[in-house]
Amino acid sequence: MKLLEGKTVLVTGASTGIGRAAAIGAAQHGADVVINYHARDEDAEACIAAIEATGQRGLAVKGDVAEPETAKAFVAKAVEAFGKVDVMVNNAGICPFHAFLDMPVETFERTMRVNLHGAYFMVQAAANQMVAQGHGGAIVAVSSISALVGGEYQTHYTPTKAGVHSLMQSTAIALGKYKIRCNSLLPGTILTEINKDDLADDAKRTYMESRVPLGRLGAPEDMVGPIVFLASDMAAYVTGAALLVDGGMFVNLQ
Ligand SMILES: NC(=O)C1=CN([C@@H]2O[C@H](COP(=O)(O)OP(=O)(O)OC[C@H]3O[C@@H](n4cnc5c(N)ncnc54)[C@H](OP(=O)(O)O)[C@@H]3O)[C@@H](O)[C@H]2O)C=CC1
Ligand SMILES: C[C@H](O)[C@@H]1OC(=O)[C@H](O)[C@@H]1O
Repeated sequence: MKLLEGKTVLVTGASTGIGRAAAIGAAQHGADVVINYHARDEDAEACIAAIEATGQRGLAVKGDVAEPETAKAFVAKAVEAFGKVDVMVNNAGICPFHAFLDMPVETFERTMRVNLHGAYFMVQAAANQMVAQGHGGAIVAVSSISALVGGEYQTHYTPTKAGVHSLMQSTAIALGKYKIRCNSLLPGTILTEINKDDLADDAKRTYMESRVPLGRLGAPEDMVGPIVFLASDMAAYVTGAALLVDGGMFVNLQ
């Protein structure tokens, strides 16, 4: 069953990782897909090729989500190409692991701007377009298990993920009157570029795997079903919710 037939889905940070999987998964579910990315031109092109291989239309728009203008341009180009915006998956993010006591100001500020400010501007731009269209919509923000728990080398990052989760709660209220649903996805540890270096340490990777009751770290494809569900009409009465998709890691105290 195709859950996103006839919809236009926008995904930020989709040149690789979770965003790429979500974009291709949305196309497999019948959506035309517009992706944002910042640096990886070839990977973005490959993502569009994979979208088009499903028979759907795809478009890549390059831009830094930390800049407010990027969000407006992204939505405008999506409307120009495919006529409307039905779903925004806010996914772009960075996590440059670093200790707390000597955190460089630039690393802190850049992480805030990309992950939290970027989400705010993207959600706002998509919501304005959806309100103008007048037939509602769905926003899925990729937050994290890190919205709920801490990380020694993630003191700049975990507040952004809590912020994204909180943004979905407040926008669910602000946008409910327009039939726009806002939910967050809270992935556990998913094997992508963002943690490639961190998990290159065998001891750390083995420890992280041991924390997961389902016995393995996640793959980007594990996020597709939950994202597509939240974006689809199957979730018509779901808003302001957070869906933890972590193989059971969060509940594994001992
Ligand atoms: N992997 C994990 O374990 C978890 C990840 N998450 C969240 O999932 C999201 C995706 O992460 P993941 O797939 O793992 O990471 P990846 O590093 O694999 O992908 C990140 C994506 O974001 C894009 N991106 C980064 N900075 C910018 C920017 N300034 N403007 C536009 N796009 C940007 C990258 O594009 P490009 O490279 O082209 O710049 C890339 O497409 C993030 O928000 C992350 O916090 C949440 C929980 C766990
Ligand atoms: C980058 C981390 O490995 C990843 O990101 C998160 O949000 C979780 O904390 C994961 O561990």
